Amino acid sequence: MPAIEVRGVSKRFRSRGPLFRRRKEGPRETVALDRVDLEIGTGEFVGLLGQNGAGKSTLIRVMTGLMVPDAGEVRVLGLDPNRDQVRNARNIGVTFGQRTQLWWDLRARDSFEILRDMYGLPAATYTRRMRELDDFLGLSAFWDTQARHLSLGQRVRCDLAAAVLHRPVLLFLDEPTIGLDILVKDQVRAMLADLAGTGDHAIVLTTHDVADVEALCPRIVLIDRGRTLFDGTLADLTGIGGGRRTVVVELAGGRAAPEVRMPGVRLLELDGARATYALEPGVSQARFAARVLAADEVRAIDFEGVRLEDVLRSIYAGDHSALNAQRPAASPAASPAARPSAPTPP
Ligand SMILES: Nc1ncnc2c1ncn2[C@@H]1O[C@H](COP(=O)(O)OP(=O)(O)OP(=O)(O)O)[C@@H](O)[C@H]1O
Repeated sequence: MPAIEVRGVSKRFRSRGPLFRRRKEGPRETVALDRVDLEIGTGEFVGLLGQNGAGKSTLIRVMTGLMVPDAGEVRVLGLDPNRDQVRNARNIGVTFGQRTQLWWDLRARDSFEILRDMYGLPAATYTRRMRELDDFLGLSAFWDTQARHLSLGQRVRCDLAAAVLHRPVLLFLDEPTIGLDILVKDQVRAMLADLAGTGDHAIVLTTHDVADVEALCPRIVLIDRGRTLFDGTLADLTGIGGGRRTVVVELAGGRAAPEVRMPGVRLLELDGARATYALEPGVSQARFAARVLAADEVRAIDFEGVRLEDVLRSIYAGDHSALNAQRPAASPAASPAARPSAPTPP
């Protein structure tokens, strides 16, 4: 039995809109999810990606039982997550990056103890798990602080610990690293990789941070306007770049990077003295380098492989051509074997 089964799930929102529009246009309808199918097995670590407003959080809400779909069916370890909320709560752990499940006026430690009692954890198990979580997330430095006084990074770490304390089979993480500094992100990723390494959990991660996905998620589900645009391996998705490489050029003296007019070369990003170009397959790196070196004094030229960020950028910009060409091989619905089963820690 898959850990999560989503069959033909749709969800629409009706909003009344501003008064001056309401009279003219009537209520507006947004299709947040449109006949979504998804199956996730225990041991999988899935990155749920998509542009702002694509429907990711709605899908997470439906899968966690916080929201009832208009059509379709959801089963989480065989349970209807909305009808069976109490039993379902024992199986799942959830974090929402912007919100907390800690009791605002209590110390973080008190929230953990309440959760310990709610889940009926034996004292020894609780102590061992808190020690393990403390090793990864450095919680003891601030777990005597009232939740309302925790910094964002401290609060997110406590929320993550609270979500996994009862060792749920399923973990839904909505933007768990949003607003975190590099070191705290590393701590969170290390903890998640360790959890994934056990193979005992199904983890769904929603994030706009591609580095999280590259580090943690062997499988990607890409949502676009409420529909599944891609479901396959991270390697399949980056392969969609078709061998397109990325080059970062940095000029000496902080001068703006040059515009390189060459067939198959496109400027992707300009950030002061650093410019990132995309090189289509077949473009000679040596010719590109010669052009750049002739244009100005260069501090560094860094040729990189295909970046997930670039692939997503072109898909989000509406270029689905490579995706459509890839779809039959990449879709686990067509070929379940294409899906990776074991997560690989970074
Ligand atoms: N409660 C609601 N009422 C009305 N519309 C809603 C509601 N919740 C979500 N929507 C709409 O449904 C669509 C999907 O929203 P959702 O929050 O699932 O997107 P998302 O992919 O999580 O986006 P983001 O990356 O910005 O968090 C959006 O157009 C959003 O405006």
